[in-house]
Amino acid sequence: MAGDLPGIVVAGASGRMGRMLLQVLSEEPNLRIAGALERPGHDWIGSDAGEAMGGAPLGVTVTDDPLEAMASAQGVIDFTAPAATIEMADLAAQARAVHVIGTTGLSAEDIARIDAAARHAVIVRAGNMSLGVNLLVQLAKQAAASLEGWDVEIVEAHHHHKVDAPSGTALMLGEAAAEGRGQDLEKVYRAARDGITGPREAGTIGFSAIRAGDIVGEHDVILAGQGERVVLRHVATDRAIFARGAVRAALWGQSQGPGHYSMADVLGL
Ligand SMILES: NC(=O)C1=CN([C@@H]2O[C@H](COP(=O)(O)OP(=O)(O)OC[C@H]3O[C@@H](n4cnc5c(N)ncnc54)[C@H](O)[C@@H]3O)[C@@H](O)[C@H]2O)C=CC1
Ligand SMILES: O=C(O)C1=N[C@H](C(=O)O)C[C@H](O)C1
Repeated sequence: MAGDLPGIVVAGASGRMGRMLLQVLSEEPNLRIAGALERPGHDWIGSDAGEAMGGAPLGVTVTDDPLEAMASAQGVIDFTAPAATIEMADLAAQARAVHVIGTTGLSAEDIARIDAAARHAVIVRAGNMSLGVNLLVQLAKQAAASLEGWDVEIVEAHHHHKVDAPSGTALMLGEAAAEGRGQDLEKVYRAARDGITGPREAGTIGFSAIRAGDIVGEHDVILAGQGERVVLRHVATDRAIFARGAVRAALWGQSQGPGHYSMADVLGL
């Protein structure tokens, strides 16, 4: 019976990812949509989430009250904004709901707050929920470790609505490359260059971001040596890949103990 299935709240329901999640969840046989959350003042509040999207009713009324949305929920999938995600981490922990966090642009302080909530709740967080990117992260770590002394540059491209840079995925890739070399990304991180920068500093990891049109998400890890280079690339053409990963994480989280998990944990990579 649908009522016995774990119920999931979609936070940021009207967003690019929120709409995709409502669609993917409505076709998911092992979970049900238990709530839809939007920011106060949003014009979807009070409407059926399916109808607000221009489709068939889903039987879920969009609310701006997280506690109301989580009342009968076992999970929250959250692709919103850092301030909303931090607030949700505490509320989801109180409600004993698995919190799947796709939001990017989180600061070190935000992550410390999430770590604190994860002491008594299941939290799965990843800057990219797709299978392909999570595999690429492993490959980037291995390549950076093997290609000692080669320069590492990460180039990412996204749609013109994206508000944070570098992308969460670029940071995951950079962290993996740094880890492969036994480095701390904070120390070797270099942002996009401009002006008279001087020659490239050996051992650093460079980040460049393109924002244009409707690009869903593209990431290159360039490893450049003398006379040759390796380029590891992921191209996302459909946001459904992120939504499917998040739904998988929400299901996986139902049988875990408290902790701050990654998609690599979910996927067993
Ligand atoms: N980890 C991953 O695989 C992916 C992560 N993202 C990240 O997810 C986030 C959202 O991306 P998009 O859907 O493209 O953005 P968007 O701007 O289309 O959607 C965000 C939604 O969150 C809502 N929101 C803001 N504050 C809220 C609050 N307090 N309570 C409830 N809802 C609130 C907004 O009104 C908006 O509808 C970004 O940080 C993005 O980088 C996006 C795609 C994949
Ligand atoms: O904002 C987006 O759209 C995306 N954000 C994530 C990121 O910051 O890496 C994941 C994906 O690339 C799409």
